[in-house]
Amino acid sequence: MEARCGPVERQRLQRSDVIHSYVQLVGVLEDGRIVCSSAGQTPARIGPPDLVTSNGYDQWLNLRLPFAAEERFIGIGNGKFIAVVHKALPVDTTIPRHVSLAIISLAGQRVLSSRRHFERRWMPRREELKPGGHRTVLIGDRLIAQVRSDTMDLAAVAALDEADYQQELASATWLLAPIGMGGGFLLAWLLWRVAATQMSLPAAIRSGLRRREFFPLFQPIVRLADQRVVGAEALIRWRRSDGQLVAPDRFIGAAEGAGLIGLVTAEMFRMVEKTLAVLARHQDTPYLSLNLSPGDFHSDDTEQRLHTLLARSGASASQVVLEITERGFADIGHARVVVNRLRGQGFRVSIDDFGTGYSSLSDLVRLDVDTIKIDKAFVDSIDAVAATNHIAAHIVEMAHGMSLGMVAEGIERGSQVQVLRSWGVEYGQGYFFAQPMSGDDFLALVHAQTPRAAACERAPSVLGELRDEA
Ligand SMILES: Nc1nc2c(ncn2[C@@H]2O[C@H](COP(=O)(O)O[C@H]3[C@@H](O)[C@H](n4cnc5c(=O)[nH]c(N)nc54)O[C@@H]3COP(=O)(O)O)[C@@H](O)[C@H]2O)c(=O)[nH]1
Repeated sequence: MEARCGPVERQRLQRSDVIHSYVQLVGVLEDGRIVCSSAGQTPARIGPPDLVTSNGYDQWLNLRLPFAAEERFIGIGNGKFIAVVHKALPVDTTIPRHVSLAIISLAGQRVLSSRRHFERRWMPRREELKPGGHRTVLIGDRLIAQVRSDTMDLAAVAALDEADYQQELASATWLLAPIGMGGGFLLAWLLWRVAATQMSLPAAIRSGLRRREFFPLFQPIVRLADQRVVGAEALIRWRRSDGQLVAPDRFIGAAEGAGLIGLVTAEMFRMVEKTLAVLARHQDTPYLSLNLSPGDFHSDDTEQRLHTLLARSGASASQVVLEITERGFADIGHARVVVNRLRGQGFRVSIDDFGTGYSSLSDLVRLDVDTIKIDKAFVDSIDAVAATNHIAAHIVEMAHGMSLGMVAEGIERGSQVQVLRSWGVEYGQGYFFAQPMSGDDFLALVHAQTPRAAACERAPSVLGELRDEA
């Protein structure tokens, strides 16, 4: 098991996880257990599969993982490895209100994932569709589109309420009449489109970008000594047209995998412009931290986009901190060139989630960055007796030795603030101080702490009330 879960193998698992946009986790299987995974050494007993497909893959239809116990997952394994997908992901898309969707395992005639009311009789049997084939059938009052995968033993099914469809058809008659098409064609096209797009999170991201469904929140970063706000991390959010809020953990990986991250980052830069413009005129010149994915970090477009952001907001480069995770520094030699170029233009560079990847810490600190962000995993442990406590202390010591600035993230308790301050960590971020908030709320917070404003207003309670606890 050591060889299969050693650092090299784990790096391979992480790579598989990162490059496959739908996969939440890739793990090593042994005796009905995931012994290690792209999420780390987190063993999980999963028991025997629910079914085995005709081409020999094991499928678990309702997996629970100990570190996300409230969620359900689908697992697909080949005896040695397992790929885990969130149960809601295959049907996580915007659909008209009268359409139901499901992904079916043809092997066991089982529903893997569904949205809205779904009936077993709407499922195709394997012999009814050839691989890659599709058909539209009428079952009761529903029009059913069925599409079979050409590689996997899976089918996607979309069911449309015919009465609703007739209404849509009536309103579309003027469109159909001139081109002499039958209603069946429109219906087949409608259902085909639903069945095809529901498979694709990248397609939903593209559509979300077009419809401006993304928005930024800002989480204050404070100086630990006096809890003054010195800046904020901009965090992207996605509210889909059906009102569902999708967390970045769910879509940033998919955007990276589908080559869309540049568009997402460009949209984020556009959205933070107004807030940065106000910060640029503020006497304390607070900064904004912007997240860059590895793809952004290595793309020439990013610099151009950053300069556009500065030009439009009137901010100086020193008011922008670029947060890059360790994954972006996989090629340390190239990373050094990019970091130096960005810093040469006045931007500040920070290593995000420091210490959580597989890069050597000493390699990372030798990159000429301005700050490191101490990951929440380490901050969680510093006021407890835990093995990672020593790692946190070691990271801080190393950063001091290299004269690097430090921001501790994920601070949730006053006791953590005390330890961090005693270690000489200057800045922090976390729910203890403030949750991510709208641009207007963040600007109000910054405004309220300037001496002139503070004289006539009380500082907002979000920080003020908590100050005494630390
Ligand atoms: N490439 C881009 N990545 C982005 C962008 N916006 C966000 N992200 C990355 O997504 C990951 C998840 O982010 P989010 O859900 O926004 O979570 C952030 C904070 O809300 C959360 N946080 C902060 N304080 C606390 C706390 O006290 N407790 C707690 N449980 N969670 C807390 O941590 C996330 C910030 O993490 P980090 O970036 O590592 O500082 C995350 O990896 C984002 O980076 C984007 O525009 N582009």
